[in-house]
Parts: sequence; C-alpha cells; structure tokens
Amino acid sequence: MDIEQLTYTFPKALQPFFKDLSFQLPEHQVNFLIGQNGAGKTTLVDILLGLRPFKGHITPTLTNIYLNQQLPMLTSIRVCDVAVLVLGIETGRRRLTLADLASLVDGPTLAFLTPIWERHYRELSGGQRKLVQLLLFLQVDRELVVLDEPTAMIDREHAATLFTVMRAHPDRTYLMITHDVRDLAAFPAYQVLWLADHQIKASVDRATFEAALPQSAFMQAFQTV
Ligand SMILES: Nc1ncnc2c1ncn2[C@@H]1O[C@H](COP(=O)(O)OP(=O)(O)OP(=O)(O)O)[C@@H](O)[C@H]1O
Repeated sequence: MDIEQLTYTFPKALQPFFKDLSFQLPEHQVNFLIGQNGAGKTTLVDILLGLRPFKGHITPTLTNIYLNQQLPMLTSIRVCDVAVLVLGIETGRRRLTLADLASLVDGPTLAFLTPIWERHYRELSGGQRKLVQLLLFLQVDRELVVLDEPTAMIDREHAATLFTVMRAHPDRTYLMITHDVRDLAAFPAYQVLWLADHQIKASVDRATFEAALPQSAFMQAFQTV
C-alpha cells in the first residue's frame, strides 16, 4: 500500500495532527507500528481504514478487518456462541457444532477452541477471552488485517498461537500495533514503522532492525514504547 501526502486534522483542531505523511506498507507481510502512548498509532490506523476523513492518497483500497483493543462481549454466552457471532456473519449459520468448526477454521484455532467449546465465556481468563476473539476474527478473510496491541494481556504461549494463525495466511497484509519487541521474532519478514513527533520517523525491514545498534535512536525508541 502506498500512503502519499496524508494530512489529518482532528475535528475542531486548528493544526493538523499528521501533515504530509508518506510511507509504504508492503503487502503480504507483517508491518509493525510502534510509538509511545499518544503518538497517534490508533488515529493513523483509523485513517488507513477509512474511518477518519483525510487529505492525501492511499492505494490500493484493500478489504479489511480491524481487531481493536477493546473487544466487548456479553459474558453470559459460551465460546460456541462467540464463534457463531463472529463466523455466523460470514457463513450465514446460526448454529455451529465442533464438526462445523473443523471445516471453517485452521488447525491451531480448532485445537485451541475444542477443549473450551462449551465453556462459559465468563469462566475464561482475560487472556483466553482475548485469544478466542482474535483467533475467530482471523478466520474472516480480508486482504488487510489490522491488530491493535493483540499481545497485550496474553502470555507468550497464547501469543505463539496467535502468530501461528497469522503465519498460516501469508497472503494477507498485516498491520500490528505493538509495544512488545518480542513479537517481531515470530515472523520471517516484516517492516517496523516508528511513529513519533507526528511523523514516520523510521521504517526498517527485519535485516536492518536486527543489525541496528542498541544505542541507535530507533532501538532506544523501542525501549521506551
Ligand atoms: N478528537 C480528538 N481531538 C484532539 N486530539 C485527539 C482527539 N482524539 C485523540 N486525540 C489525541 O491524539 C493523540 C493520539 O491518540 P492515539 O489514540 O492515536 O494514540 P496512540 O499512539 O494509539 O496511543 P496508545 O499507545 O496510548 O494507544 C493523543 O494525544 C490524543 O489525546
């Protein structure tokens, strides 16, 4: 995706928050977006998804899905009901059995959901609840998948399951906001975009990232996000 001369002003603000940002999101790989709290990561993502009016050009327009930080869900329902809520929209089904699920989702997702299929959602831990939703939404096929801090609140084992499912769909373009440098190692290729001072301060690929000296401005920035 090419983002050219993107300018965005919050409603009622006098000055633009982003002015003439230009950068690229390579397709069919993972793009990490890093930056301190308040740097504008969520705002930028909203713009890229067409949720906020902006000036500039973003091409091409990709079908997308946005997995944001707050994933509200009634707690009186079971895991199988959550699956119907997410996958029922795509498949038109109002009921799903485990056998149905096996034909709709990938192996790691099936393995994670099978033992908890009949469990009440409220009985799961916060991290388990988050992973249930993330994995189910990742079964919905879209060209651009945006994840806002998916690994916050989940342990490394659950994060590994999430990454396995993401890697199972290498045709997708991922844009992931993260504050955790450990997330990067899960992917063979990626780009890291560093947002600071209302600009994309750096965009580096895996080789450049791994070769960066610990005292470089970019690596110092990652320590503080
Ligand atoms: N409607 C608004 N008008 C003016 N400023 C706003 C508005 N909404 C958000 N902001 C400001 O824009 C900045 C960027 O917010 P944003 O939520 O995009 O940051 P972020 O990088 O996603 O932060 P975090 O890591 O905490 O999630 C913040 O300083 C926020 O206060």
